[in-house]
Amino acid sequence: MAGVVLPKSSVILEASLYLKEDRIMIPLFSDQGRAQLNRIIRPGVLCAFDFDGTLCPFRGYENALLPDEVRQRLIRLQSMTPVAILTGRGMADIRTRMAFKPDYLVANHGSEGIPGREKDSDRFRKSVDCWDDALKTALADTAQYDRGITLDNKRYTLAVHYRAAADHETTEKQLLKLFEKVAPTARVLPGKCVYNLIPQGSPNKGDALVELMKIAGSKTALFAGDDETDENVFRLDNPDILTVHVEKEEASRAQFYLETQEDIVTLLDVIIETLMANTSALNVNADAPSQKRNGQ
Ligand SMILES: O=P(O)(O)OC[C@H]1O[C@H](O[C@H]2O[C@H](CO)[C@@H](O)[C@H](O)[C@H]2O)[C@H](O)[C@@H](O)[C@@H]1O
Repeated sequence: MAGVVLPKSSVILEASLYLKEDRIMIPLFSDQGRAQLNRIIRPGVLCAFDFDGTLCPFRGYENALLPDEVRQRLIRLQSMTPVAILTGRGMADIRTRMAFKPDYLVANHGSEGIPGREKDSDRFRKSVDCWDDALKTALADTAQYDRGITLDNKRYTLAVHYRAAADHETTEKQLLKLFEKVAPTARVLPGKCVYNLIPQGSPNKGDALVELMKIAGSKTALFAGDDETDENVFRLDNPDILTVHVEKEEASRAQFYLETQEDIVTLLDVIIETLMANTSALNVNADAPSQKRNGQ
């Protein structure tokens, strides 16, 4: 694993974006991208999306709401094929932001909402509460830590936001040091101005997508995301899963990228059109009289 830089820390830092590998992302709306869309977008395809930064632009922690133009297209898409949303937000939080009920809603980076995976919930919750208490106590020392650091206890994972901190670099270093001291040991998943503390053994978004494909009976899937937490899906490297990164990110394992977050609307339109075309092509073939063979 050439080029991997792991910090000296007892915490487990999930460093997918630190893996420097030769891999070039391709614009989705290119010939190659459209060919892949045409191959993957077949009847029954599972269409899965991250929420913040993908379906919804960053609008500040409290204000993120699913835009109307996105919701209308998701409703249309859902009438044709299964739709999933995989988010780092807690279940109770995400439900208030969508006015839309996807077929599958997986929250807390995979720790909530995968059918049949509830057995460890109590253990996850206890870990999160321990970290929450320990960090609250430490961060109360405002002479040392920026007041802009905030904790969001999402029951099964803990988000430590620092978007409002004055000096992000210093804050990141301080927080990583602090996380070394918490017990039980946490998996630390970096995001956009946030560190997510995740209990060991909890499923991630990649596990969730694989599980949902089985449950939905989908042979193919499309997943779009924008953040390091989405790399667990991108890293699956499954030829039957088309992966899309919102905005170009050289270090990502996603196959394709969208130029901007606003392009998600175009992507939804393209998925709907492709699905319609490929469904009617299938119907035409099914209706066509079987060809005569051997000159009969
Ligand atoms: O998996 P996602 O749906 O992308 O959720 C990831 C995190 O989203 C939220 O934080 C992010 O959005 C905020 C506002 O839109 C932004 O201020 C913050 O910096 C981002 O990290 C959410 O608050 C977290 O709990 C999620 O883990």
